[in-house]
Amino acid sequence: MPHIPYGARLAEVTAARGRLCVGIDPHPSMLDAWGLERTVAGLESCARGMVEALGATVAVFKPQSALFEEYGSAGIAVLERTLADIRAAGALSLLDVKRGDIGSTMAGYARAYLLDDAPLAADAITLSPYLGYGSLQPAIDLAIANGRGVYVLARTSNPEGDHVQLAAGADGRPVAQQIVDAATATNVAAGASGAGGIPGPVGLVVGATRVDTGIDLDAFNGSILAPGIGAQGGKLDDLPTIFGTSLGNVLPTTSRGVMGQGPDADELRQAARLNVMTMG
Ligand SMILES: O=c1ccn([C@@H]2O[C@H](COP(=O)(O)O)[C@@H](O)[C@H]2O)c(=O)[nH]1
Repeated sequence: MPHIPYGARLAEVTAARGRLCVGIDPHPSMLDAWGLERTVAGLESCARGMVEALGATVAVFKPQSALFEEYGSAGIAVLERTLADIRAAGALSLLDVKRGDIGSTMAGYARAYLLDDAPLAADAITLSPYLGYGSLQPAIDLAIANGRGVYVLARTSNPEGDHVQLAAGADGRPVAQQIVDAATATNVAAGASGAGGIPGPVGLVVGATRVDTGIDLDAFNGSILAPGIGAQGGKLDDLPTIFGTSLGNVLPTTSRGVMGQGPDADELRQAARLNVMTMG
């Protein structure tokens, strides 16, 4: 059976549930706050507790791979179960794993996350273009073939990214703009229509922590993951100023901003609801 493209699946779930991506970042401090031990059992209660509380209402969950990996294979097993829970709840999973390597290795990472029968299969993953946007092609190809998506880091939420992302290339365009333009071209080649249409398979990561991103997203035809809201100081109210005409493509995400209200399920649901409402 042919796969439904990622952009169409994202459009459907966000139309039904609102446009919020809740991060699952089970930091040790978060386990403390939830009254859980800093163990694999604590990790599992926290991560799967998030999906149990919010799985029926939130459109997209973004587990942060690092915070599972730190527990070794047992932590990865919890990540597998969390991804399965997200799938069973009818939400989409966007695994924040920020992979990037030479093409031949990239193909391995792609098989790890973007094949239907991969134990860690996610609906989308984050990618780092530091080895060159073109090196990401194996992941982009597999994502398209399997109705999945990728989000390429363009303008990250942390201040340390500026010196790389705003550096000008030979034609004067900042590196981040080159990533935006390359992703736009990939989406056109994949059949995506213009900026306001169903998003193409290649998304971007653009932090919501600064009002002037220094890049032009007007022609971009994919989903824009906007982290940095809440704990990093970004505000939902600023999204229209930051993203302008691209606002309709923005998938705002917050992790500690929602998780910090746990472990009570009603408080978690209220925090997620408030985030969706503030976005309008
Ligand atoms: O530019 C980026 C890219 C990714 N992230 C990730 O998002 C969450 C943010 O967590 P908060 O608790 O909402 O601050 C985290 O997993 C980061 O690795 C980002 O913040 N900025």
